[in-house]
Amino acid sequence: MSLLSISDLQQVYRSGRGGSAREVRAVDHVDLQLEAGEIVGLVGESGCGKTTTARCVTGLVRPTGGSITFDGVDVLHPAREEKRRLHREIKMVFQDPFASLNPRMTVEQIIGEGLQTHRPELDKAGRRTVIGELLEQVGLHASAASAYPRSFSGGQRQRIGIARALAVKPRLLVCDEVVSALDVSIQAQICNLLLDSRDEYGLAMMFISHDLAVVRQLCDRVLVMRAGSVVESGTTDAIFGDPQHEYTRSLLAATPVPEVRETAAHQELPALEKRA
Ligand SMILES: Nc1ncnc2c1ncn2[C@@H]1O[C@H](COP(=O)(O)OP(=O)(O)OP(=O)(O)O)[C@@H](O)[C@H]1O
Repeated sequence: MSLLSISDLQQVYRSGRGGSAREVRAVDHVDLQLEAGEIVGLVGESGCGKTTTARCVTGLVRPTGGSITFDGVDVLHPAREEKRRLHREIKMVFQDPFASLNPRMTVEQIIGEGLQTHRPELDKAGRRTVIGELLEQVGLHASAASAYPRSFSGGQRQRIGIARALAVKPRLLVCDEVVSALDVSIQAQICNLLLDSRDEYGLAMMFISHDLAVVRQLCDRVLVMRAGSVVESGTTDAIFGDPQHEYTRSLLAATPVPEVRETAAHQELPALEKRA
């Protein structure tokens, strides 16, 4: 049994009424299986349905059709006791770091909230230690814990969001454009952190990105989406090395991707100046 199984997923958005009613078929019969420890990339031009697919998996959008199971649990109709487990085990890092952090909470409160609920074995000092370590791992200083989101740049908020998601050691992380806005050294550090989490506790990932170089570096498999449908899927090497669909070829041609597949885990990271 796969960790995540998406079958015949459909999402139609309807807006307006009467003669002006409009339908957008955002996700059109999408299938995806994801194993523990596997990283799958979702690529395709803006508006092809990547975010909607991700939001269906995390329960933020109720799809109009299809099914999603996670570790055997029906994600769309979970029993009450399963909701809590899904909430801990599936985490999403959002595209827009400004909207996803509560401006009235300190970073410690933001990251600590999930820890308190889902890792009750930690006391306050234990939570502080975990939060400090996570902040360092995403390239921020541990002292960032006492500051509010407004003190940080967009990229730094993005990293706080990643620290918050990883704090509870989820089994599935859904990343929506999480590294595209970061500068290259921080990007490498975040990729390494994600790969370390995969190696350490089998974290699986759905990785949405326009940055095909990062997708090539990080993902085991890739799904190419167009107008709500998956037009091609395969191993990362097959998609980048021998694309079969014309659309995949045009996507790759529009964004040349370095051929060398340098594993981020083995990349030498430049010395980082931590910023709080
Ligand atoms: N809440 C909504 N109501 C109506 N239409 C929506 C809604 N959310 C998304 N859409 C439409 O659904 C389609 C798919 O959007 P989605 O955000 O899933 O694509 P995407 O591939 O993630 O795009 P991007 O890369 O720009 O984030 C688009 O046509 C979008 O305009």
